[in-house]
Amino acid sequence: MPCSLRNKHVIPTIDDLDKYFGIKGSKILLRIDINSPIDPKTGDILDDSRIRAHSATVRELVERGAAVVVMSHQGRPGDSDFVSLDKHARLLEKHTGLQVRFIDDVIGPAAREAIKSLQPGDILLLDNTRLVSEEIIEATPEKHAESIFVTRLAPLFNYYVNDAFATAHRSQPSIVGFPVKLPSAAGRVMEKELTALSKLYNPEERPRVFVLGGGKVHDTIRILEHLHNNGAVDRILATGLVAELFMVAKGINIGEANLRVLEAKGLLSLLPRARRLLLRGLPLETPVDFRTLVDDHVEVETIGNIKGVIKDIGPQTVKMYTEIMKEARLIVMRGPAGVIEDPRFREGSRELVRAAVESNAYVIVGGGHLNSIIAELGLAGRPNLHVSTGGGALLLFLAGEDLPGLTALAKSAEKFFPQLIG
Ligand SMILES: Nc1ncnc2c1ncn2[C@@H]1O[C@H](COP(=O)(O)OP(=O)(O)O)[C@@H](O)[C@H]1O
Ligand SMILES: O=C(OP(=O)(O)O)[C@H](O)COP(=O)(O)O
Repeated sequence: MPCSLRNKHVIPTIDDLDKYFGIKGSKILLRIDINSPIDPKTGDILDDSRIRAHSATVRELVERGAAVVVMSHQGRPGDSDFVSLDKHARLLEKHTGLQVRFIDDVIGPAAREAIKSLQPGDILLLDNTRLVSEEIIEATPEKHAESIFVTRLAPLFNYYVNDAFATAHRSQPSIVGFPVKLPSAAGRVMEKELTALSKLYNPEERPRVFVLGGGKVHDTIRILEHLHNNGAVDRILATGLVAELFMVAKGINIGEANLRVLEAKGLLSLLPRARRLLLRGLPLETPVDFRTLVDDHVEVETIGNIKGVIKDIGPQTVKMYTEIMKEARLIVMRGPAGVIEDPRFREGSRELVRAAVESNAYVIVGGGHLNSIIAELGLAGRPNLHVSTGGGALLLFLAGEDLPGLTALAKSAEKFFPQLIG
């Protein structure tokens, strides 16, 4: 059965691809999202839940007789988590239980020769897609279909499968370019996300509380604009760098050191947009206390008197946010409350996740970093919890926005799967 996109569009699944085209003996280009938290000191992968999730799709395609070429991005150029995928390959091997060959190339001659030589049952992982500069450009599917990335790789494949729900909000070549050229389908992770979200997201369930933290503040501001414009949220509990920016927008003194952090990350330029949202009545709460680092000592500091560098929310904030979550019918969480790579600053995120799951609400948790907290607390499988592989993509989907990756698959279906389109 194909998946349905907001009851409007049809997206073929792996079953449809097999039924109408035949997978056995084919060569499939599989886009996954194994962008994972990376330890900035050692370069080690801190959480492999996305790798685990996509392993089932890889294995299934191989079991159906395909040769599978897997691609993913990792981090963004210039950031410490922009690394090669060699360590990911070993974990993909571990979780699929199959041999995975890795090549430190994406579209060059070495990658293309390796792809050409593949036999059914082979798995090849290409290197970080963002090593190709075109991959960080946002453009239309038609434009990306003519990119060097797509024109070099597409002729080597029979089909394209997109399993990267977490990157479906990016209009980048590896996401939207290939469906123009090849019969395309959603992978199992993508299918599961769409099925779960369409079932779970009942527009009547209110109040809806969004707990938003982490470091992707540009994305979060954009998401908040959509959520607010579409009336999709009743209350927002801000944490992480998102909270710091909104505190400045509200005129709260967060201390010199933290202003410098926001400035160094180029986030102060977002202040006008944050202020505009607040003036338009965005129902956003900010923390009242923090765990901070003062001369390498962890302190709990209350607002109005912050001297250290903010690293996590404090206990009073956890209490206040827990009370608000008790009223919610749906809680959506994305982005950690603090610098969780440091074990001293995981407590705020752990407490908030625990409080959400113990409330009466249905809870949707997204984003790589909170996934690691769910795993650590052993909460996966709770009946009131959907753990999404997506962060920004999840929130934009819940805000009612069209995601380019999904639209591209639906459009591709119109072209290549006339049998499925009523
Ligand atoms: N107060 C803070 N100061 C600096 N960085 C923070 C703070 N709170 C959270 N972060 C950082 O945010 C990053 C995760 O954010 P993000 O990528 O948006 O989340 P996700 O991957 O879960 O979607 C982590 O690297 C974490 O260290
Ligand atoms: O981790 C991701 O996004 P998320 O942090 O919003 O979940 C995706 O891999 C997308 O990465 P990007 O935001 O660098 O395009």
